[in-house]
Amino acid sequence: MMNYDSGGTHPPPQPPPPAIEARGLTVVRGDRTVLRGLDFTLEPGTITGLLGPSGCGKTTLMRAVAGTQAKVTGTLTVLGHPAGAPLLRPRIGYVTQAPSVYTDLTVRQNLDYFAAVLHPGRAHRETRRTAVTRAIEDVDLTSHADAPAGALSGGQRSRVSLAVALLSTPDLLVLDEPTVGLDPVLRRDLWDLFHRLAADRGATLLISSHVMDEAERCHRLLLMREGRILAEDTPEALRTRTGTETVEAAFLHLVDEAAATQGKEPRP
Ligand SMILES: Nc1ncnc2c1ncn2[C@@H]1O[C@H](COP(=O)(O)OP(=O)(O)OP(=O)(O)O)[C@@H](O)[C@H]1O
Repeated sequence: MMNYDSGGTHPPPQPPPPAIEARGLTVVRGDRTVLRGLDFTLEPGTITGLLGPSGCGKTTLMRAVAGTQAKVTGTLTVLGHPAGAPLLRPRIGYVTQAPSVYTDLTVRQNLDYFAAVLHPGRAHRETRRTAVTRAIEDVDLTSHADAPAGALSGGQRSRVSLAVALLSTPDLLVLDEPTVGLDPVLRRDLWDLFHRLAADRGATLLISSHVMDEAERCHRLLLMREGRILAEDTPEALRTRTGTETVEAAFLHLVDEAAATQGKEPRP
């Protein structure tokens, strides 16, 4: 038997397991196969952008990772466990496109409510207070903390949803188009927050977007089309590989290339 302690040596540290690992991931919705045998890996502490045209399957993929999607086949491992495992619930923050907040409660009351679900009991009162204050600060809503959520703009309401997701300090954040409807300053501030969450808290983020210029802010990109992954790489590698200046041009190049491979004519 090998004795790792002899000579004072220790086994080399194991690299952390992937945050998400998908092999042959397939999802059927209604009578359509909307995800078709996806293979990809997300490393912990990274930001991955999920890009592709409307209807290509981004939300379906996020629902599968969050464990809310039926008819998922293949292998999908999230933080070392099968997607949907109950113990993953407090470790994943999933923010859908439709903000889920109580419009008759203030921002702080919304967060107090969700914090009470996460950390119930008088003993956790201080933990709740700290978590709520930090989450409100994270999304830059301190000046609106006592405003009813119903009186906020759409973008502000989505930030309340994001704050709810941050309450449990999740290891994985799955964000479906979090910057829709936000002005450029807020978009920049949110992207700064995403990078702080990855760098300082080691969180892994999977973020969908239609906005190709946001792709440049991601460590890696998953480009999707018609339920398949067209490419998975860093923004820079995608631009270099396709000889293009922007991720948008790289995406269009890859679409044309795929069409040509399938024997279809690329767009003029
Ligand atoms: N409830 C449903 N039943 C059957 N098919 C559905 C259902 N929801 C979505 N689909 C189909 O699944 C496919 C993928 O949808 P999905 O919402 O994942 O796309 P998306 O890339 O997130 O689109 P968008 O960018 O517009 O949000 C679409 O073709 C859609 O028509």
